[in-house]
Amino acid sequence: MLELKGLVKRYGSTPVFAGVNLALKPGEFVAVLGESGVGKSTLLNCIAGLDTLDGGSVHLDGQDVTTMAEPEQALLRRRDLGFVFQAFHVLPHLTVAQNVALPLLLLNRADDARVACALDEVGLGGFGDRLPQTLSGGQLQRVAIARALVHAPKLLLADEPTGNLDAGNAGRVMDTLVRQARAHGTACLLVTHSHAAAERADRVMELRSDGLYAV
Ligand SMILES: Nc1ncnc2c1ncn2[C@@H]1O[C@H](COP(=O)(O)OP(=O)(O)OP(=O)(O)O)[C@@H](O)[C@H]1O
Repeated sequence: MLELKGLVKRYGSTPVFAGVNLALKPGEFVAVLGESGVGKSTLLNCIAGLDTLDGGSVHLDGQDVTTMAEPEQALLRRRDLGFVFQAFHVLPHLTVAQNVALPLLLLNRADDARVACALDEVGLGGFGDRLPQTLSGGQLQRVAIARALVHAPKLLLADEPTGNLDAGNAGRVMDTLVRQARAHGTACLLVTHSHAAAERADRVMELRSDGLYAV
């Protein structure tokens, strides 16, 4: 469902990576490890179309995202992708439920019952009316997971989702992520420094400047 072929990325004349190939099946969970600065976050951003590539192609469900016009790319991002970041990016002035509802609103598919269900699924039933500032880091990341999956995307891109959490919360967040991705049949590409988190994946890859390698 996701196919990366010969991806190349440079910033100006500085090469980041080249020769990145990967095929991800529906529902498959792949972890990407790699040294700091090798381009893991850049790779996720390029797959999402949030950053530009200097070569290669990204196919999502057979469609070439790299040659798509920006409006179609934006629609595909809203409909088929979910994101979880290290820094949560939960909007502080919205309630927990309003945060989780955002992807559905952007697709004109508002559904309060679905939002309540998504919060139940990540163990935050009853937290919908709370403001983010009243939640712990682990709870905020579970809000971000509910928001990333509420619209049942085909692909979840997770960038260091446990990077700001202690070991206990990191374990709980990974449990939630793996369980929810599996329940929704969502493929997941997880960038992490944590070997404990990577062990939860079906496959572990290492990003190097000349490609992605099985670990
Ligand atoms: N907008 C930018 N302009 C120029 N260089 C950039 C830009 N964004 C990232 N870089 C550089 O590209 C390289 C890859 O950065 P990236 O953040 O993707 O690495 P990473 O593997 O995710 O690192 P970390 O594990 O430390 O988060 C780094 O050398 C970084 O300095």
